[in-house]
Amino acid sequence: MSTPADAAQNLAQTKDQTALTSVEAAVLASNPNDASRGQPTAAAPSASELASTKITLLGALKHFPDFPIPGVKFIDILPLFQDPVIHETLLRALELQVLEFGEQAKPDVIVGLDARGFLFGPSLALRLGASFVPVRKKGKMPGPCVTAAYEKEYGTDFFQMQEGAVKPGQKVLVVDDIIATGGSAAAAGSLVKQLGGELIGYLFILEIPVLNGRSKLGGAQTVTLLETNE
Ligand SMILES: O=P(O)(O)OC[C@H]1O[C@H](OP(=O)(O)OP(=O)(O)O)[C@H](O)[C@@H]1O
Ligand SMILES: Nc1ncnc2[nH]cnc12
Repeated sequence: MSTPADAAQNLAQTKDQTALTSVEAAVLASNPNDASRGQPTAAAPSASELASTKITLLGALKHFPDFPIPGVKFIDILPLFQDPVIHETLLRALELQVLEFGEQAKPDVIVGLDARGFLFGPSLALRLGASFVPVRKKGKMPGPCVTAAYEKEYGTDFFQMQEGAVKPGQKVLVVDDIIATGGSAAAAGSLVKQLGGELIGYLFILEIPVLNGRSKLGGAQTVTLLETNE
């Protein structure tokens, strides 16, 4: 089976590198095999490559009006994972965002939100040499849990984390696919704090700025790769 690393190697071997697209260049600038903790794995793509990469990622998103309820403009991020080159590019871009936080804010733990935060949280944690810990919807995990109620763009729910999953004083970065109204992320942040974790911030693939979700995050460092109000 062909892996993203194979895809990058094949590109390097078969293409004249001056003719690479920006997405391909971003993939070649990454080194999927190097999971050494916090070390930039290769030269970062230039600002213009990153801008072009973001346009590519935005272009892969799909839009569904009135899903799951009337009035919601649903943005589907799943296509980002269908193409291994785009998937690799996404992970590298997220990794670079975290490395930009600097040494003092290097996360010990990546906390990913049920369910779409599970699509990339573990891969990102592995690249950063960090643990991965899930926040799950209520009733899914065994043993003692801490619980927080929250409201999101299209409903209300309860999130849980297992006691002891984050150790007191560990630096925690909360990651998810989308910040809309910010209710889900804020609840996850409150659970991290209940467990004694040091919340260093939030990282999202996509922000919907018109819904002003950041206002619920108490001024914590919040980084989003892409944004759209469409
Ligand atoms: O900023 P908010 O308004 O809180 O909305 C954002 C949340 O909504 C979506 O999850 P959803 O609860 O639909 O669950 P899923 O990942 O299981 O589809 C999305 O993946 C975020 O977690
Ligand atoms: N508009 C939206 N599209 C996709 N996921 C979401 N989660 C909350 N709001 C969303």
